[in-house]
Amino acid sequence: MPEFLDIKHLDAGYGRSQVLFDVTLGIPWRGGVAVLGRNGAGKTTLMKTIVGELPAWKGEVAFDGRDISRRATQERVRAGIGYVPQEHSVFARLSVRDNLAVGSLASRKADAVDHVLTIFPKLGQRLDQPAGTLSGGERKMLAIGRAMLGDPKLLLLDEPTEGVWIGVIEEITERLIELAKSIAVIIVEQHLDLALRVADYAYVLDRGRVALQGQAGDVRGNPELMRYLAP
Ligand SMILES: Nc1ncnc2c1ncn2[C@@H]1O[C@H](COP(=O)(O)OP(=O)(O)OP(=O)(O)O)[C@@H](O)[C@H]1O
Repeated sequence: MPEFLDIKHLDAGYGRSQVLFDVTLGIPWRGGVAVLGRNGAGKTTLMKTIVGELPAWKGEVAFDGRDISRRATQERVRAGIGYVPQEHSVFARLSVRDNLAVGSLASRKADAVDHVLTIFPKLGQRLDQPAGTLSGGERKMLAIGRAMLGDPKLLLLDEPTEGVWIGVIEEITERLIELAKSIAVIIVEQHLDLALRVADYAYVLDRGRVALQGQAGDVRGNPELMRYLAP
């Protein structure tokens, strides 16, 4: 049976510099999948290629049974792909309320903002605060919340706990575990334990190729893993 997101033999990169080589991976319609690898392995490049910010040079990206490799980012988002990039994912000068209001324009559900505030109640206490003055953790919550407003069926998270105080990391992790029970979540994350708690399955990239993959528990215990994560 085809996967919900089915990537086959994908090559991609920037200008003439190839970053992804023959990447094949499948994501089920529900549950968490981790993409691991050392700095520069190609994790962000893979996320950008899935959402269409970068073109696929070769290969196929199929989502929900359709080839989306040549579709514009907006169309992919409309089809149900939500993306939380590593940086710049909130409007710093706008209040939390207005950030959510802008995001909800694309929403199909009238109660989408309320739903986000249920997931992240902390945001409800900060509605009038400019997003640029939020803590790192609150900003990530807002960025994830904004992506959730589009009611995604697949959520791509690029380092959702980067720059987040350790006390808040647990809170975000628990929400992601919860989200992955109802939608598909791809998580790129430096915190290995966290990533493998959210994910049921993991892919490890090494210099743009899938070097290792398997059930989260098996990957965690694989002696090869540290070789691919070491700087
Ligand atoms: N805009 C760009 N132009 C040219 N090369 C780029 C660009 N962005 C990234 N690269 C290069 O592509 C390679 C993969 O980068 P990518 O950001 O995908 O890695 P990553 O696994 O997400 O790393 P990190 O964990 O540091 O975020 C790196 O060698 C990087 O220098």
